[in-house]
Amino acid sequence: MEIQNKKIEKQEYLNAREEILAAWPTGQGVSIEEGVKYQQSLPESKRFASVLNQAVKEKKVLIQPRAGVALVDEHIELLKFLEEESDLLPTTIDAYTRLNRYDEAQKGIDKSRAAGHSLLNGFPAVNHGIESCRRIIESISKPVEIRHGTPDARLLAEISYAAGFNSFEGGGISYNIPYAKNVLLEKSIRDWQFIDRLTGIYQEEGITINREPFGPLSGTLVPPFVSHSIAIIEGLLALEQGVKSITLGYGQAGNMIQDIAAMQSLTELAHKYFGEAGFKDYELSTVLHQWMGGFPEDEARAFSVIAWGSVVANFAGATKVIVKTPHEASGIPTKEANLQGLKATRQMIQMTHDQCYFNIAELALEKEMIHREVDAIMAAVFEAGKGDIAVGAVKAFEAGIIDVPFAPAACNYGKMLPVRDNTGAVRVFETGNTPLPADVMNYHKEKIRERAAVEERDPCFQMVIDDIYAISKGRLVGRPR
Ligand SMILES: CC[C@H]1O[C@@H](n2cnc3c(N)ncnc32)[C@H](O)[C@@H]1O
Repeated sequence: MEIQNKKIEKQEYLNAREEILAAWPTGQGVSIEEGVKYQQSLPESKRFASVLNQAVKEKKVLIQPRAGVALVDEHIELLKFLEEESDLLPTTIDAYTRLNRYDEAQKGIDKSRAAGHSLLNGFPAVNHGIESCRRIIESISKPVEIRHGTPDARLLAEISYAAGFNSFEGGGISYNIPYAKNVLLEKSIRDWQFIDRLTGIYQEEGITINREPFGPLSGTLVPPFVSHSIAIIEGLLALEQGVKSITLGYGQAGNMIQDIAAMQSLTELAHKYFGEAGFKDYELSTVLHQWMGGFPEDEARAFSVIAWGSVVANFAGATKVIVKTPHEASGIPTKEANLQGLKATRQMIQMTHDQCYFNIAELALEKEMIHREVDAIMAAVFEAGKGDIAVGAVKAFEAGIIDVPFAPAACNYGKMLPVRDNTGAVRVFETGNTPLPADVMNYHKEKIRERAAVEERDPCFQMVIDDIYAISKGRLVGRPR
């Protein structure tokens, strides 16, 4: 499949959408014009991009949960229960819908109705269709985002946009590599170019729909340069298709200086690469995902992890933070647990928001390293694609130039190995084929050697294993004893 980073002609999109809409009966008759009209009818207070822009201006940190259950009335009840404590709301989509298995999603709906409670791990928006989804938008006073993990979300986007959701998470790389096993990168990038083109069509009608590439990826020891490179590539692909409102994300890794450096450099690097590509008229915001790794079972310990992620989001100056719950280790949270996570986050942000952001030499050095790493990756990606970022992305994964640690996708190279240093910052233990400059690689090695000396062991793979289990054992760095 030939792909290229070129704006899809509107007519080409319109010709292709009939097949997209035919994938499930609720797609029949979905009209962009009618969807635009409905979006136009919404008040500013229900426009995701407007709320984000206001927060960027006021340097506020917005808080947003994840939430989704099988049936419409229960989902509305859940969001109403959470909306007072949230600045922005989600609709987390179920796993069957993410795999385009709408027949299974339908069975889940039927069984949930019979059981009287949700038997799906999210909201099956495609099966419910536009009218039912609009009941959510009508019932909730704040903007609502579709959060999911769908390599092919073209039908989900058509229905969600027409139903009044005006923020949509995901991307052709970030919803493939961590979420799929055998989906061709060319296909998922192409499918998401169509989603971004639909977003661009709504934009041409004056409806801004926010797009949020999925920052955390595998959520396991992902070095900032890896997630930033993918975030920037997906941002560039979206801008090319006419997207205007972009939120780039990053998953908290645990060392505060590194996480703050990551968030600040993400904004700097996005402006750099978007500007170099000739884009000026875009709205950029950032999102920090609270700790995406293994959570402690104990709810009191879980609240510490949630609070930690709140402080970091605040000091990093993130536009929004995605909130975890004390049920993270056990599964889908109750609405009460979800609300508790929001309250703990709100309290911590309010307690620390007026304090200055860090601005120390260590932070400057960490940011410089991330800039150098991302520049090295992006240069290699542009070279691999002979200037085309879409082609370059595919070739970069084939060559291991971009390599996401612990990702399931077959198209991921899987040779780069991260490990924490003595302060818990994520460093590169094995470069694989990532083209990091030698002096930057030496910086990583030196930082790892510091930890090895403290732990009286050589740098070793066991450190990586220890780090993966550390937080669920109440630590950040996986110490040997
Ligand atoms: C990206 C993975 C994250 O999404 C969370 N998640 C997935 N489905 C739901 C759900 N239905 N309600 C609340 N949180 C959810 C999960 O707990 C994990 O923190």
